[in-house]
Amino acid sequence: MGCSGCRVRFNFGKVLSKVSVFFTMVLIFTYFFYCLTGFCDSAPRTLYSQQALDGDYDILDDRRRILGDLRPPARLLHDAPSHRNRTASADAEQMDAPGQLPQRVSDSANKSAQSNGIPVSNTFGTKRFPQAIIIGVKKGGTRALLEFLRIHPDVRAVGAEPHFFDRFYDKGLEWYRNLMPRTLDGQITMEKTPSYFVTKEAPGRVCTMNCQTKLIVVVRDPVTRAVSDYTQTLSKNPGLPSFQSLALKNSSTGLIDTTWSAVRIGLYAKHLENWLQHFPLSHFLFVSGERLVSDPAGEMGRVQDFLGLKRVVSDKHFYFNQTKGFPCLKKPEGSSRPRCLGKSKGRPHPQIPSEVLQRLRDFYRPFNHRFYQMSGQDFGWD
Ligand SMILES: Nc1ncnc2c1ncn2[C@@H]1O[C@H](COP(=O)(O)OS(=O)(=O)O)[C@@H](OP(=O)(O)O)[C@H]1O
Repeated sequence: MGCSGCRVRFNFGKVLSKVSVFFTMVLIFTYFFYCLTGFCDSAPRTLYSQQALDGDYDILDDRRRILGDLRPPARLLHDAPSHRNRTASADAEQMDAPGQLPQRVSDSANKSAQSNGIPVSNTFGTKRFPQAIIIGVKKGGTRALLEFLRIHPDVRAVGAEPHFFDRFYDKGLEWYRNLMPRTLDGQITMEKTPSYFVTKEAPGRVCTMNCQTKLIVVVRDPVTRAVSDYTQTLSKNPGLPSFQSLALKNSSTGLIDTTWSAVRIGLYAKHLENWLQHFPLSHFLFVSGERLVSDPAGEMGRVQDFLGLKRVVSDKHFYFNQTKGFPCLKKPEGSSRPRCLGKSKGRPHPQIPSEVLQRLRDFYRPFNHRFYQMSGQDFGWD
């Protein structure tokens, strides 16, 4: 009796140790499974620099970037049209419904990351240097262009402006490459930082990275661009002096103050000259900021051709939103509402005296004509 009790206790001890070994194995296996599917490194990383992410993005930018990384490479999702997934997530990250606050990005990004029930990781693909960069111009329509391009399944882009070739060059190329989303073979990595176009050192630096980089410049009538630029500064600093007092050196002579950045940025010919020291004209595509508004699909056709992409983004993706006064993205499948750019894009401009605008128009005319000659395109601003 006593002996059989010993045996039972002994057997119980053996079973117990087997069970604990089994559970330990299950735990180890689960851990490795999670790591293999990428969850181990999908936890939010330390912000590399909040400063790096300014421009037309707010503090959510870095989260957007991280969540952007969580997006599945389009081709890995089974035969559902890949652009559908991308549209939904890109919209959710970048665009606001008209008149509404930016929507919470995390929900939609998570939703997109789990689309089709496939656990999605950020470990697919490779972080590559961008093969194409939207280098300018500030207030030209660069955000709209990037967001329209992100619908394309073969384009992956950093949401925020990295400002690597102007402000953060000393962080090194590896730092820059690390900001990029992962891409699969055949996908294009892109970024946009409009200040590159007017940065003296930027062309040489981009060429050091890769002299084959394709360069996209969204240009807009420099007079309207200057007013748009001023409107942005005014929105942040309501005490700003009037447009005319900044644009004119002296109101009686009507001389234009070219030291004011809102004026200087519009000297496209001058900035392009600097870029042409390092890149041939064939590496550039000049997108009309005006046509991007009046005919977004047409302009997107040119952009996709230039990038060697299939023409996926077409007129079926756009509708004109009367309230916003701009083209917006149609309701993507799987999403409940259409998307327009946020409130800081397409805002009303203050009234500027017509003689000041005329003075600026006269000032820009020769520079515009020179730019038309250099680019081989007449943008019709005069
Ligand atoms: N679809 C659509 N929706 C809203 N806004 C649009 C669109 N397409 C072009 N634009 C024009 O883009 C202007 C802002 O340009 P950027 O995005 O280059 O500005 S920034 O340099 O990144 O701050 C912005 O300038 P403002 O009108 O002065 O706000 C718009 O005119």
